[in-house]
Amino acid sequence: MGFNCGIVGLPNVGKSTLFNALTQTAAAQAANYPFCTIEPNVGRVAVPDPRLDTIAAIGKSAKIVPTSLEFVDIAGLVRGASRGEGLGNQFLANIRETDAIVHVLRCFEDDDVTHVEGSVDPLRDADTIETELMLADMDSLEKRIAGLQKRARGGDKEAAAQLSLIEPILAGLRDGRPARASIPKGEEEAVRRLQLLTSKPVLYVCNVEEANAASGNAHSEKVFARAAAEGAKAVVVSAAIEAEISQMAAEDRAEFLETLGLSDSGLDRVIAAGYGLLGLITYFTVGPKEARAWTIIKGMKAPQAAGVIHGDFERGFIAAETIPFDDYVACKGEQGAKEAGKMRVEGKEYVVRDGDIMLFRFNV
Ligand SMILES: Nc1ncnc2c1ncn2[C@@H]1O[C@H](COP(=O)(O)OP(=O)(O)OP(=O)(O)O)[C@@H](O)[C@H]1O
Repeated sequence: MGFNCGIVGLPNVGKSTLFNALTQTAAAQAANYPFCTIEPNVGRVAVPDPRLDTIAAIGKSAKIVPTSLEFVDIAGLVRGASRGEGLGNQFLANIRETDAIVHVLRCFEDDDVTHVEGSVDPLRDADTIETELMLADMDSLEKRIAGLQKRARGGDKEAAAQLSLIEPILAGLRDGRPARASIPKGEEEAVRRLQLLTSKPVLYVCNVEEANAASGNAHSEKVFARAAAEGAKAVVVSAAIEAEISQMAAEDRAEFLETLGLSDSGLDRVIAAGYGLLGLITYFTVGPKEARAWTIIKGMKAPQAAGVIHGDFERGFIAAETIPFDDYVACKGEQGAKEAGKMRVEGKEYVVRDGDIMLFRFNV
């Protein structure tokens, strides 16, 4: 399962700096982990998870394999992109292919770095981008609607159902509301298939100057207030510092972060927030060869979760032996958990939980 987050924003706000920091950290870890830049603008990044190290230590695993998330660096969108300005259509097409949007907002003051709109104002910038995305969505829905209306009048039930889904979203867009604000309960999947840009979940990344990397600044506070009002997420990052950190040896990083008053790297927070945004959770497998993290969508049942490892595991699924992370740690591993009665045998209907340690029984 490949999930990706598209990094969008106005030109010159720090998207590439953030992307490079994310992928360089991954490149620095490449000795241990199979992560890399897939294409110049697509990078796969390890999802940091301290639980995995704990499990590997208890299970005496020779190798640690984290799970990963893809980031796509999408070139700067400008005002008028929905009308094709500045290669607009190409950028919009790139965004369409992503599962979630990481929206980078310039919150740093620096007279040496030009701002396309002439001043630092992240809320205005967020509106500029969102407006382009909404215009593109309106355009795509309007193109579909005439054909659907014709089919619906001819008695086509599916077309009628599509229309009743699309019409309120289009009305919302015309009123200035993104599609994600008008998704009816239970219709998430149907809306996702419409591939609308503004139905994708959003993470705002407030790119602040070095001095405010820990606490943020007045600009980032405004973004946080907007995110809270929208039910979106936001994180503070100084992309410039992250780029510096990404060049450092792992041993030096912790010390450097401490001198900046940061408890963790901003990149880790971006990755974790992106993961959460996509509704993803992690389960683990552990053995002497490797301890490994696997990504699934929240709500997946045991056979589907097994299928992430191999199709045969899903097809031939018999049962899953599962131990919650906390019990695994408290009982000092699989044997202890078994003896304490903490290992359960679950069937096809078991909904896998975040942190479960799984062993699948299957037969093909
Ligand atoms: N937090 C920051 N503080 C100060 N300068 C920064 C910060 N983040 C990025 N910059 C600087 O801002 C400039 C623009 O950054 P970058 O090239 O990453 O932008 P971009 O959004 O990718 O632009 P484009 O869309 O045009 O490719 C660079 O000179 C970069 O070093």
